Amino acid sequence: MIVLKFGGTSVGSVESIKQVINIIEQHRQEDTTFAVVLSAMSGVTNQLIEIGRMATNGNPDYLDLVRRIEDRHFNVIKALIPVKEQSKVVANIRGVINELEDLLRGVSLIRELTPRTLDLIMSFGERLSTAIVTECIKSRGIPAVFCDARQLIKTDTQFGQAEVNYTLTNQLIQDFFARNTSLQTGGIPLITGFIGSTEKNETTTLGRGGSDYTASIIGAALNAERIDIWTDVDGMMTADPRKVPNAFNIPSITYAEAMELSHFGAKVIYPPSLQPAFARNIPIQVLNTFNPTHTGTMVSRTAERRQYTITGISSIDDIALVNVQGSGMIGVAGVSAKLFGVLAANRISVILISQASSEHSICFAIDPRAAQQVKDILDTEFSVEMSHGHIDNISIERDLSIIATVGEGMKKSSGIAGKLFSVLGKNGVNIVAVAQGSSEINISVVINKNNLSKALNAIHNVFFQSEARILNLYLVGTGLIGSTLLRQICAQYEFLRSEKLLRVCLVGVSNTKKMLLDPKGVSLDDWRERLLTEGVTTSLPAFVEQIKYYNLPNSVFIDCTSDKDIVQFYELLLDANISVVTPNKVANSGSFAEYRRLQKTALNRGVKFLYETNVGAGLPIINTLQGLMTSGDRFLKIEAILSGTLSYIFNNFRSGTSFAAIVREAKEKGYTEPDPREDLSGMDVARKILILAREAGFPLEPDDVTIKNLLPEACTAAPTIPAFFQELENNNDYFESLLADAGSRNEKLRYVATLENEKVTIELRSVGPEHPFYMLSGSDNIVSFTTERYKDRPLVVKGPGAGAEVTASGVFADVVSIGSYLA
Ligand SMILES: NC(=O)c1ccc[n+]([C@@H]2O[C@H](COP(=O)([O-])OP(=O)(O)OC[C@H]3O[C@@H](n4cnc5c(N)ncnc54)[C@H](O)[C@@H]3O)[C@@H](O)[C@H]2O)c1
Ligand SMILES: N[C@@H](CCO)C(=O)O
Ligand code: NA
Repeated sequence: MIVLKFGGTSVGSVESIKQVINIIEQHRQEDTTFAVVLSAMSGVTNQLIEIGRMATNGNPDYLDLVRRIEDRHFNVIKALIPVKEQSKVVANIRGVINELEDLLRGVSLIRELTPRTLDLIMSFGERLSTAIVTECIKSRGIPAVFCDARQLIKTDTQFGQAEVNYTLTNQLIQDFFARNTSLQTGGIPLITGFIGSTEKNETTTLGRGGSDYTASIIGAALNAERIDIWTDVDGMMTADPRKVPNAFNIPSITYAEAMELSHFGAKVIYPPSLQPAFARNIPIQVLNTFNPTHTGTMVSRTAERRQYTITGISSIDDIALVNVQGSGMIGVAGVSAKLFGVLAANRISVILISQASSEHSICFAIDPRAAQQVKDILDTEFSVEMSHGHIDNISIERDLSIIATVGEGMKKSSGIAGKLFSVLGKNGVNIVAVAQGSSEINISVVINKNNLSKALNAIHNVFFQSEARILNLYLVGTGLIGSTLLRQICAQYEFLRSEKLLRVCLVGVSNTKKMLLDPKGVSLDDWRERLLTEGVTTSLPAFVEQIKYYNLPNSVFIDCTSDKDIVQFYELLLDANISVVTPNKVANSGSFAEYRRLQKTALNRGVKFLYETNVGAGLPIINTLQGLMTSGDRFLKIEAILSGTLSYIFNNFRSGTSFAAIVREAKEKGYTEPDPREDLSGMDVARKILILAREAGFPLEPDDVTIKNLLPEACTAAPTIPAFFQELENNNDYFESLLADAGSRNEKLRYVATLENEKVTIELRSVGPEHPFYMLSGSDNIVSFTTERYKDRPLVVKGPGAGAEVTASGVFADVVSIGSYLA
């Protein structure tokens, strides 16, 4: 025997009732015996409560609502029962509605709605829906038997939430099923959910989860093989899909897990109402009436082998936390008894409790609507302790949420709390309180409400491993480096997803004219088109505000500009737990205090600030230096060629060619700064050596860097880029003379930056064939680190140090390393 229960949406419309009938017909063909339990049509129970309230207030409009309910039921009859059989059914249903109207007339006269009367009013929902579906089935030639559960389920007189008398109920159900002749001859019982009656035959209702409860009671009494709960979703999911778009179906779950998850709002089923079935070890299959081939979720004593350590995540979105603390609580027995005793006496439900072993404080979570009441009660109850200073003021914190991670797989498995706390930490979600029961199948954390969605998604992402972790990107600057970066990421998208388990999502993109933000992601191959057509006028403050507003997990901000104003936002972003990656050197080459502040902020927030491409583009220079520093090496000297542009120029400038033309070539090849004067003036190199010095532990300021100017005065003074190029042309002889001078000694021109004895110098030198900097080509950079450990022979990094592809790939590597860190 199987019990099938159909919820309100399953019997909510003509179309859905057709589905229900199909499912019932299929079961008939399968030759198993079964009983059916039905809810009221969706929304009807609430309407009946409203009708009751209106009648009590003497509001005659209740009759309109009754008509609406009546019409809805009549429509089903018209649609699903052959015309010649309709009048009999309509008359029958009208009879039931008349009974309801008589009752309501009484209520509106007496102007009083007792819980007992309300239960009777509510019972009409199930009585109507079940009567009609029974008739629909009968009209198809299938024997069906309408069963009013008030004759089967006997309860006490707690109207609204009646307690079942199981001894009596089980007997009645068993007798009914054994003796009813129609059932004996293959009739299908259709039973009203939600309702029962007292020994005096007064109608009662079973409270929350009502029809599930009915199915469970019937199933338990008949020792059913299974109970199928037909609803409107594909079973239980790993999280609420409205909050976590990546949530997916849980194929199998234990009773205990289902209890834990549902307590926290996964409302597909209400497990306490399934207790009678659980007690008899009857499995419960949750299925979707509207997608009947989906296998849904099986709830049973033991779950199948699992792929994941946790089973699901759920939350209570709004709670308040009450904190009771004081020195008078330490080692004093009975404080918590008194505390929770008084809460119980006032019918305050406590959602979560946490007490540290110091016994100095107890905090507990409650419905925020009860917060003020709780404070008043406790202030009164503990007034003596408070006046003696044994207990401090009772404080209430609001706007909090609870997240519960649930799963039998967490039992005796270490590292789960660590993983949970770490992912929250990396995303800047502060944990206000924690609780874990010794059953070890639920770890609950209390967090600020505004972080709820971010936290749920981040936790889901990290625990359901086979799914790629999302990395949310915001890019500012779509020039050479920015656009090359997006092209590279686009080309590697699938690789990142399958091999690195990273799913890159470009959430925001901006150039100087337009910006576009879309939390669903901007496709990496048509961002340019969308930015053009959907973008709004760029405003950096608005862009940053929006990033903070989205509050998405695993977020990275990428600055691919050379803008000076943008860096003021870095601290704000890091502070909001958003990692920053940039090839822009401005932030790290300003004041030392600013440099330190950014490092500290990132450290404190547990996010990353990465800028490998600040020096030598994609060459591993900063990472190498940081590695040496971390392992305790000390820097004695750094000598380097740090300008790809100048390297290219001196590697290609020949006597008789135009110096300006070579500079133009460097610009066209993408080596120069957006403004090439930065390269030629030595400014770009100054920034880089300053950054290296700082990374090597020397707290230098920009003024500490001495640049021996390479350019004639007229070039330096040129007010615009075209004027600058003109001056380069005008001064060609000067550059020729530098070249000739070096050539006369068989040497080459090199623009060398040196850090030694805490001093930085930058100068144009000429070096001979014996010098390690002699053999360079193209845009090569070379950095030579002399340290305590690399003293006799320096550690050298050499290779192309400018250009779109190598720079973008360096930025890309930084972004991916953040992805791996966050994941
Ligand atoms: N080109 C290289 O080889 C190389 C190597 C290492 C580092 N870098 C650094 O990379 C950065 C980008 O260089 P690039 O070669 O791509 O320059 P680029 O001029 O091609 O691109 C920069 C883009 O940023 C935009 N921009 C500037 N301010 C902006 C703002 N406030 N909001 C939005 N967009 C803004 C500009 O309009 C431009 O499109 C620079 O900081 C540069 O120093 C470049
Ligand atoms: N303009 C820079 C790019 C690398 O930072 C150079 O020429 O080295
Ligand atoms: Na680098």
